[in-house]
Amino acid sequence: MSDKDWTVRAESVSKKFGLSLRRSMAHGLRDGLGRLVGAGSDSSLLRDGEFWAVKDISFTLERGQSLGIMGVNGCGKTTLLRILTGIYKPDAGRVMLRGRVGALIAAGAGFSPMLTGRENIYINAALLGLSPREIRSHMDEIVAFSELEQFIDMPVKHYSSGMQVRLGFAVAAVSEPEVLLVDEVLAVGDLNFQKKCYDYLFGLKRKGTSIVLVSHSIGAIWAVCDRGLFMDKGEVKVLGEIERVIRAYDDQNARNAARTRESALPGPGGASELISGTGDVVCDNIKIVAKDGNAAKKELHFKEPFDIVMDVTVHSAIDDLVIRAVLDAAHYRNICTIDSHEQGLLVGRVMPGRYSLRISVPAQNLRPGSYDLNIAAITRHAGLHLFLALKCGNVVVLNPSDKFLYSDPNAVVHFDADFHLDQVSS
Ligand SMILES: Nc1ncnc2c1ncn2[C@@H]1O[C@H](COP(=O)(O)OP(=O)(O)OP(=O)(O)O)[C@@H](O)[C@H]1O
Repeated sequence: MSDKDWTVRAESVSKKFGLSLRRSMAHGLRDGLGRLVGAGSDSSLLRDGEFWAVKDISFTLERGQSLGIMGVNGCGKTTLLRILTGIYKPDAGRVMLRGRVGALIAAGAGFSPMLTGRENIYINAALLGLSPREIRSHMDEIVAFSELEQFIDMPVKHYSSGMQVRLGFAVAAVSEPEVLLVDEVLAVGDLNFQKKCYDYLFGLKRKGTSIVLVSHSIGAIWAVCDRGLFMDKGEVKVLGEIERVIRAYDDQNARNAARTRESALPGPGGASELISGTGDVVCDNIKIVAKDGNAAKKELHFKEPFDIVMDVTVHSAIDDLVIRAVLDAAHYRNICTIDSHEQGLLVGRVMPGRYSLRISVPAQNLRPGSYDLNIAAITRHAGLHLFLALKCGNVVVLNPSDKFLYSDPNAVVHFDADFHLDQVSS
């Protein structure tokens, strides 16, 4: 990239906040007094009760490139966007933007509630750098884009949040910015308007506008952006080509889901959420083991074989024992059953004693995500639960690098399939 091709540049940008208003006001007062006597404090250092909402973020965006910013709630996405828009001054580092900058950061942000939609269009378009003549020539287009013709001469304070987003997007889009900064706001609009906005974003992008999009919708980020920034606790976790960043974010989400499950499990060593049954059979030390034999590893590669191992104690003789392992996905229960009887292990009469059981799964087709394990011991004929342990294990299937580009997060099973595309007419 030649040095003149960039449109957005962030250099080691950091922003801190105070944990309490009282402390922040005390620091503010001290800073104000310090400045009066020419002794300002070093803003790049944290003081008592402060934390970094954004820490040491650097990136460069070329003309026509779009950056999707993703990360869990509170990781600093909005703060970073607000630094880029100039709403917040960074405590360290600097940002530089080239060209006309449009920003959509919150429904109604930048509008004067007492003024009408039309008057607000004038003000906002002027702030974007449009001349009065340009504003007049774009006015009908902006009003048409917003689809607010009936309401355009009504004070904005009577607009719904969706209507405010429509107005804001119409001004930002039609004025053809060279850099467009967009926060989650598009999600507020109805589905038709969202589609229209995304189509417009694609059009702007094709014309060379650089877009920075903050969103929890990975689908939206994937559709618009070619670069990604995955933030974690204010810092860069992964930065780069969008596919790689989305995969890393997806995997992190699956890990977080697994961790949330684990922390909800009482008892030692991730014991089950619920154990019940007659107690004639007890399964313990239940583990999912990857093929490399590492029981501590709770992650599997896509299609990686795995074993479920456990100790089984049989307290009284059982004629028709069936052991069953059932997997739950994040949003669906019982997505898969592995049953000793179905798999041909006809154990016959099992005498009291202690056993070691290994269930080997040579091929699995789980899509990337987090899966919980449930184990049951039942009698085949009466279906009596001798033992039942819910959520007694968990495994995360990682995103492979050559598949599962963000598609359907609800899907849990993958089928290999051949696709044949035959042209039947031109
Ligand atoms: N004006 C403020 N004063 C104090 N703390 C703030 C302020 N704005 C944000 N924060 C804190 O900074 C951190 C980052 O917030 P930010 O809104 O940037 O996160 P986010 O990633 O956009 O979150 P979300 O996905 O929930 O929108 C949070 O801990 C938040 O509480």
